[in-house]
Amino acid sequence: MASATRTFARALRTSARPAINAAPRAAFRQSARFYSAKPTGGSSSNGLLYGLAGAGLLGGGAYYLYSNDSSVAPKLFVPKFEDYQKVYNEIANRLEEKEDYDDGSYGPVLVRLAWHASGTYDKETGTGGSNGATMRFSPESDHGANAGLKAARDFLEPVKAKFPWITYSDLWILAGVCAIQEMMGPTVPYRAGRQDRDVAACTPDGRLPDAAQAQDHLRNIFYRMGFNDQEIVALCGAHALGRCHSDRSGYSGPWTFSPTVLTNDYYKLLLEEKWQWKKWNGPKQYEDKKTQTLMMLPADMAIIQDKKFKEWVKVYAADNDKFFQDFSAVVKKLFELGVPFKEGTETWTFKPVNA
Ligand code: HEM
Repeated sequence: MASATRTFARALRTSARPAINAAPRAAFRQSARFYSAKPTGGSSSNGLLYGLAGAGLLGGGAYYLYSNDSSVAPKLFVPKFEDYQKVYNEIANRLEEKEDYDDGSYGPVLVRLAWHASGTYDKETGTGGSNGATMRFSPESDHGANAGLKAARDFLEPVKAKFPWITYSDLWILAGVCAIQEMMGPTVPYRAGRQDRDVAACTPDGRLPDAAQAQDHLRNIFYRMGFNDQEIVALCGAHALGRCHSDRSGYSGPWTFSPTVLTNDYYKLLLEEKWQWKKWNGPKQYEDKKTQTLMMLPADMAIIQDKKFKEWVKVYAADNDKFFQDFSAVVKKLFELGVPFKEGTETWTFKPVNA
């Protein structure tokens, strides 16, 4: 989109932000390395094809590789940390290449895809969540809340084609992790092992939050997933990224001035700016009084209208490191909702590529 915005975002990515964030980020990475599994062994395809038929039967991320030569017996391929890092690198490089989109990055829409894949979880019934990638199918792909996410799914198709052994559900979440890290966000630990499910596992419409509603609704929706008030506010900080599109949600505009760099600006702006109703023909949303270029949804405004939520907004507005630590933890929890990981599944942290 606007090249000036892109240049500004890139300048932020490459100069000002690293200067501000470098030390805490490095320290955070250092401590996060505690979780990191050492890459073990190598995997080579040796001209073998990935046999996806085996994936479901074997479960837990093991795959048969079939040769073009029928006299060669199928080989068992168990992807390791370094194989997932290769997928991460591919996504990161595509993010850098495909900058002619929105504010200069597919990053925000990848985060939204991973969140909408996960946020369907219902802790009572154990249904929904990031295990399944059922948004590939109608009716879930057609749910109003998912409008526009085809852009993110299509962005990832060439990655899936290059690494066919990865499930869509692991890929979408890995892309969310990658996008957060590559947009200067914190390290987000990751576990692999999600299995794709078929259309029968699609969740009913209405499980994701409605932007027109306020705190009671937010609590209903996020408590259903198993989150508390602090976690709800930490998750909302993702709205530092990206924008609303009138042809998707009906709302319009970005929340912050740097929508491709993760910061705690969302909280600062909520507290420091004066917000007024935007006068337009679209759905009710707020605009900042000063520049009238930023927006807040009624659901965003609810987190400063509610006393308990507001306490956490203040904490995160005052301390970017605290926000990054809590955001990393709560996003990991979100991205793992409903996933029956095998016992002993390793937690990995990926090395950023361009951040
Ligand atoms: C609190 C309840 C939430 C509501 C009501 C809400 C609503 C929305 C709406 C209406 C949009 C605009 C979609 C468009 O027009 O393209 C949006 C975008 C976005 N949301 Fe949320 N959201 C919520 C929570 C979250 C959470 C928990 C995350 C991630 C952890 C998240 C991440 C994003 C991102 C990154 C975008 C920008 C997408 C883009 O630029 O294409 N949101 N959200």
